[in-house]
Amino acid sequence: MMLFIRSSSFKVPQLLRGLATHAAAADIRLPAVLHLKSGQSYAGRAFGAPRSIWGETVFSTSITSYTESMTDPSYRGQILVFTSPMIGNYGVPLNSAPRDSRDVGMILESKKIQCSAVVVSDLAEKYSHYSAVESLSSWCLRHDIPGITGVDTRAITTLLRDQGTTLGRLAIGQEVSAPQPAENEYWDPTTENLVDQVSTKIPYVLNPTGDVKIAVLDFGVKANILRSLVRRNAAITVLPWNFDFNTVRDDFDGLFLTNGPGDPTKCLDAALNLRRTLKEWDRPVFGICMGHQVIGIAAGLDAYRMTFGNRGHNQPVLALASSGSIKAGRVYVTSQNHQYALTLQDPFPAGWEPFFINCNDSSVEGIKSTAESGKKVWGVQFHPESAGGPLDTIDMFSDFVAECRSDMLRRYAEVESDDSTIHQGVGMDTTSSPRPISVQA
Ligand SMILES: NC(=O)CC[C@H](N)C(=O)O
Repeated sequence: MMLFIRSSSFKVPQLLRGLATHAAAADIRLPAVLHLKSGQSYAGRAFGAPRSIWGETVFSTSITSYTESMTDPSYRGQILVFTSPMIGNYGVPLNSAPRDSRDVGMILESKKIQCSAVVVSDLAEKYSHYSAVESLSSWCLRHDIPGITGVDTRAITTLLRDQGTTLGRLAIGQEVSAPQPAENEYWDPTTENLVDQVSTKIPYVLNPTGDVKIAVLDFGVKANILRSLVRRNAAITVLPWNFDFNTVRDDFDGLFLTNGPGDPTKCLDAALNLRRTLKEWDRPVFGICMGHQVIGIAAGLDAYRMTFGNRGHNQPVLALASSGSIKAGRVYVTSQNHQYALTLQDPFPAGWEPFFINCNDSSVEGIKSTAESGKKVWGVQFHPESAGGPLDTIDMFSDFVAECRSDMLRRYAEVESDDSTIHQGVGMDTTSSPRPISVQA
C-alpha cells in the first residue's frame, strides 16, 4: 500500500499507528536552476547537497523505487528526472544488511547514490514507511547529491522526449544568478569510461558452496542481479569488466554479463574477449542491458544511441522466439534503463536471431544464439530481475542457471563414461566427480 502523507494536519489512522511518519529536515531553502544545453532553464528549490553539478539529463517514468533507481550504477553521471509527480513519500530505508557469503550486504542496488542529481516536481517533505529511516532529502545530503524540486517535470520530459537526452547543469544557491553556461562548458559523462569507475577492481566470490559455478563480468552490477543468481544456488565469482574471462573459462559452468553505465562502445575490449569466448567455448552465456549490448557487439551487431532511451517499469516487449520460460508471441512488461540499443539488421549475423522487440519503438530488446548454432547465449535489453518493476521475465534467471547445471552434468557424465572406458579392468574408482576448482578471489 502506498501512503501519501502531505499535510501536517493528516491524522494517522488507527491501523497505521506505529509506522514511522517523520518530517524531513527543513533543508529545502536554497534556490536552484536546471539549465539544459538546448537552451532552457527551469527554476525551483534545492534539496540534498548544496552544490552545483553537471550531467546528462534523462527521464524515468517509474512511479516507485526511486531508491533502487538512484543506486543503480547504470545511472552514473546522469541527472535523473522523475515523471512521477511526488517523490520521497516513503522515505529511504537503511541500506545495509548482514554481509555474509551469500549476500553483498545491502538492500538497495549499490552502496551509494549513483546518479549525479535528481529532479522532481514535488518532493515529499514527510515520509512514511515501516522500513524508512530518513527522508530523500537527508539521504541526498549525506551522499553529497543535489536535487531540485518545484519544477515542471512534464515540460522537461516533453522536451527531452522531443529533442532527445541532453546535457545539463544543476546550479544551486548563489550560482542561480549566473547566466546559462556556454555550450562547450557542459560536461558529457559518456566521454568517460563510466564502467571502469563502477566495476569491481578485485574479483570476489558469493555463495561458494553453490552447485553450479558462474562467472559474472561486472560492468556496474545491480545487487539484485547477484541475489537472483545466488537465490538459484549459483556460486558466483564477480570479475572486473575488462578481465579476460578466456584465461579462466574452463573453471566455470556459465558466464553472466551485467548492466552498466554509459556508451557500450567504451567496452570494446570486453566485446573482443567475448568474441573469442563465444567462438571457442560452448557453455551458457547470459547478458542484461550493457551485458546484452556487449554480447551483440561481440556477435557483430552495431550499437546506436537512442533519442531519449527507455527508462521506466512498464516497457512492453514482444517475444519473437521461444526459449525456456519465454514463449514466442507473448508480450512481457519489463523494467528498463538504457540510452543505447543494438541495431535491428536483416539478416542477423550467422548463428544469431532477434529474441525480443520493443512494442513501443521496435528497438531490439533481446538476441539469442540460434538452435542450429549449438550455442546457448541470450542477451536482453531489459531487467528480468527488476528492482523495482514487474517480474514477468524473472524465470529467465532460472532458465539460465538450469542450462548451466544441465550442461555441467552432461559434461561430467561424458567425462565419467570416458574414465570408465579408460580404467576398465584396472580396479580404479571412477565414481568421484572430476569437478573443476573455481578461481577464488
Ligand atoms: N542499464 C544498462 O546496463 C544501460 C546500458 C547502457 N549504459 C545504456 O545506457 O544503454
